[in-house]
Amino acid sequence: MKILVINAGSSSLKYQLYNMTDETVLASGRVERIGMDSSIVTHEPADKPEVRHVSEILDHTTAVKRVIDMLTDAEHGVLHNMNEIDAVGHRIVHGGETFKDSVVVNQEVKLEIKRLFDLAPLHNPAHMMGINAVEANLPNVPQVVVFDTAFHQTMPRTSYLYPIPTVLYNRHKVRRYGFHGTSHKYVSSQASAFLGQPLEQLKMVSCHIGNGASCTAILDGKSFDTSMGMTPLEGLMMGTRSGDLDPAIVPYVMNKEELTLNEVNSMLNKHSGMLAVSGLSSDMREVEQAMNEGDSRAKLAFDMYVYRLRKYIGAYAAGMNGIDVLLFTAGVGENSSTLRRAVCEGLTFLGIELDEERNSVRSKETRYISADSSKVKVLVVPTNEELLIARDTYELVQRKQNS
Ligand SMILES: Nc1ncnc2c1ncn2[C@@H]1O[C@H](COP(=O)(O)OP(=O)(O)O)[C@@H](O)[C@H]1O
Ligand SMILES: CC(=O)OP(=O)(O)O
Ligand SMILES: [Mg+2]
Repeated sequence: MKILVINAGSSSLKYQLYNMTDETVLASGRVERIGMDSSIVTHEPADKPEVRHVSEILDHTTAVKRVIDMLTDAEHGVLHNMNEIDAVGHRIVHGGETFKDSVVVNQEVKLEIKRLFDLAPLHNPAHMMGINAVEANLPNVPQVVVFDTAFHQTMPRTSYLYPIPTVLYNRHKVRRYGFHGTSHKYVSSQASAFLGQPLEQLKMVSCHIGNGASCTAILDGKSFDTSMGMTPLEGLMMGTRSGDLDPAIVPYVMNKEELTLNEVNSMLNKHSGMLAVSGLSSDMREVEQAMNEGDSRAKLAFDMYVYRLRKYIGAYAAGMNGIDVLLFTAGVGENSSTLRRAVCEGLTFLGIELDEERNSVRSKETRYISADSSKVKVLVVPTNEELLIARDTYELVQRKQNS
């Protein structure tokens, strides 16, 4: 079975084509700047050179058509024709309280995702465009949706409720949902397999540190608490997002600076975090480089980023009354030994001991970075959200075919 995995954003669409017989990636790529004057298509077949071209792609339907054309292209393609695509799996950021697991797309599922637009205005409308675009291009192919929020649906009320009037939860479903669930689920199960210990017996803190960043406490193999909230803005300091702040700052700044709701939202989501504090970049590589060259704002941004992450790890260790495993994943977590060292240096009170040599290894494999004598096992676990989406899609489509 061949499965196409799609992660549709408002102006981009990323894809990976899997052969599920051996879970190999046949091709991957992305369409960027959809709806803008010059869209960029990058297509990377597994055994052929990368192709990149610029053209005008006005909407997601055209983008999906272009992806299919690339996958079936005589020269750069990996399929003879589009009928070889057996199913499509989508990443959906917000599943609200409705979706506790991945599901096969039908009219009802689409309506529910639409109802959730309000809770994730930046993400869900774009995902819906992706689903509709696939429907238009591959009308008889089953589609499955995999939610970032699903893994966190096990959180207890003490973790997911906010201390505000209950009517806001009852009427508007204002609560913590949490995100990056597909990644936290994948890396925690990889870690348990690596350690040869059942997930249910490990108290874990999983740090997904990419452009968006979140930290999850995993207890009894389930999400117990997580740093992102009703939206992916709460929690850790991120590339361009503020993370936690005093909520009173919002009306105060709106008043002083005469900002609209959209403007303040954009300020906190797109113009804050590492970018704002460093005054330089949201990209950790650039911030680290500037810091090493003596830039004091970059150093402050890095130190704040580390401090805020360390506080969450400590809070979750307290929340679970212990921690057995600390793991790092995603762009920064997998690649920045400097960040990992800085975080762990302040956590020796928990029994965390880093092994400097192990920490400096660069690899795509799950690995220890703690010393053998460390009470807490510290791991780097490369994430693979797309693979988990492909697996869920495969399983649900097979189940449907057999029923
Ligand atoms: N070698 C590296 N050292 C430090 N940071 C890195 C390195 N490689 C990638 N990153 C950082 O990873 C982040 C992107 O992570 P990623 O998980 O790809 O993000 P997202 O999926 O949220 O866009 C960027 O801040 C980038 O600078
Ligand atoms: C939910 C979220 O923050 O996703 P990303 O890290 O892809 O921005
Ligand atoms: Mg990501």
